[in-house]
Amino acid sequence: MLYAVVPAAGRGARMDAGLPKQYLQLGGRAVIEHALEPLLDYPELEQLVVVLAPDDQDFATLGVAGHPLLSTCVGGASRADSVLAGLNALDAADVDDWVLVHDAARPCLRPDDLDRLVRQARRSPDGGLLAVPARDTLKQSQEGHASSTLDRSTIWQAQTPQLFRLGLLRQALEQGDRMHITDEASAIELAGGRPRLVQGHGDNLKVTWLDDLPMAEASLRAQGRL
Ligand SMILES: Nc1ccn([C@@H]2O[C@H](COP(=O)(O)OP(=O)(O)OP(=O)(O)O)[C@@H](O)[C@H]2O)c(=O)n1
Ligand SMILES: C[C@](O)(CO)[C@H](O)COP(=O)(O)O
Repeated sequence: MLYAVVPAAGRGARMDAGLPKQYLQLGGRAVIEHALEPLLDYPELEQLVVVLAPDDQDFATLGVAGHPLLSTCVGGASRADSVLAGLNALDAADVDDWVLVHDAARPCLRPDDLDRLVRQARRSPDGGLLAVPARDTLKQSQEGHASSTLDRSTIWQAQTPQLFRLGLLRQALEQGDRMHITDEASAIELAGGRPRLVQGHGDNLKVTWLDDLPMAEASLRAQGRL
């Protein structure tokens, strides 16, 4: 069976927009509503847990909050703490069930990419993640100057969703250094696993800085979602 956890307990410190970036408006709806849409529309999904900050007052005001597949729980100090809290809130799930983890701040996920991830990652024992190969020439920097050019042929940029078996991911997060784990795949890697890289699209961006918002809006328009 297929479940999902959406960590949404971050403060958006880099954006510094006065409210957490997942609640900023994008074409008339909150960023998190766009992020949730393809997951909630995925036919096989059994349950989705949104992980909120302890003082969150915004999520309950959104139209999506009453969706029958959706429940919430309280997150922690790091993204990995929040994801672990979300996994522990999947009440009916079994250790062998699959769990998608998707950032609340990634509003432009394409339904086709989600479907390809689910199909391909479920064929890998260690799950998988959407990612894109490095596009530009990569430089090693030393004190502001380029000291060498790196081999980009083996470099991919990690996105979400990421898909793993519940038991494997929970164990990897419980045993890992959660203050320094930036994505689920790295917890699995540290535990010896090799998650499959499933190629997605570069416009599945994580809203991080203010100028990401117009790019996200353009991507949603191009997809016909606005
Ligand atoms: N303690 C945390 C930190 C982050 N997140 C979530 O993890 C996702 C990706 O994290 P990031 O982009 O780093 O979000 P923020 O922590 O909000 O941003 P910043 O680092 O700029 O403060 C976001 O959906 C964010 O809400 C979370 O659930 N719990
Ligand atoms: C999980 C993630 O979105 C993959 O790119 C990312 O790791 C989130 O945190 P970041 O520290 O902003 O990269």
